Amino acid sequence: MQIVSTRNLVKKFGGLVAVNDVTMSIEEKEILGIIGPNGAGKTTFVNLIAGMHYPTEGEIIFDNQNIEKYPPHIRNRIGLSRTFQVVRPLQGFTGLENIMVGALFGAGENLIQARKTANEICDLLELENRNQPIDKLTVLDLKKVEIGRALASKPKVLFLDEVMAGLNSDETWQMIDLVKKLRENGITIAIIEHVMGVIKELTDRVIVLESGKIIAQGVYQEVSKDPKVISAYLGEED
Ligand SMILES: Nc1ncnc2c1ncn2[C@@H]1O[C@H](COP(=O)(O)OP(=O)(O)OP(=O)(O)O)[C@@H](O)[C@H]1O
Repeated sequence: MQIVSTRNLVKKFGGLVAVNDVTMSIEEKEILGIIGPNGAGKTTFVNLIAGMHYPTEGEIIFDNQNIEKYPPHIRNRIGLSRTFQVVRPLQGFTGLENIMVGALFGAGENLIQARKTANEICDLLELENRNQPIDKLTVLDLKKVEIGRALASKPKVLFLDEVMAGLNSDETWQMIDLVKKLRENGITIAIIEHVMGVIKELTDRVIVLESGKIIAQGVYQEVSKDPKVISAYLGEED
């Protein structure tokens, strides 16, 4: 069953069409990969669904309702959550307290409930150092805090924007296992990721964006052989 879909979604920044007529859907409890070369429109697409940007044209449907005009906090309340590429935790607070902020403001919980929720999330994420201040945490722990903050609003769909960036190989595997665990907990996941090994390991299906358009979609093994996809990546300079 589809949980999120878009119809003819367009986002223009002045003359630049960052997302160009994207019609797609996300199935309940799948792990969907969103891939494409730099500047393809992946983050903008996620921003449109999570509400950081409003579309220039088109529709976004979540749980059978049109949400394209809803502000981000409402989309968050009804079950859409995301992590950010650049993690900006609240300094001076612990990992646990950062996650509590998500429960207080995302889910509208009181302090006692928020602490309980944050502890449960830390257990799920195996965040041992939850009571350490943010500046004492490793990159992996900071990523867990970012995911934890997004989970605190109890999302049905979680968008992960390059959560593997900056992790070494061991940590990447830990993160892959963690994302699988989230899905086992009933959360639908859409992940933007540059590391193809991660996409191959993790996703049920991928969509490939180039210059704002979907150029291919399907299982990774097929999509990765598509000449359009290979050529889009070969065109990259880095
Ligand atoms: N707020 C904005 N104002 C103007 N242009 C923007 C804005 N956000 C993104 N863009 C442009 O839209 C295009 C798509 O950017 P976007 O960040 O969505 O791509 P991406 O696929 O996520 O790239 P990357 O993989 O490098 O993160 C780029 O040309 C970018 O410069």
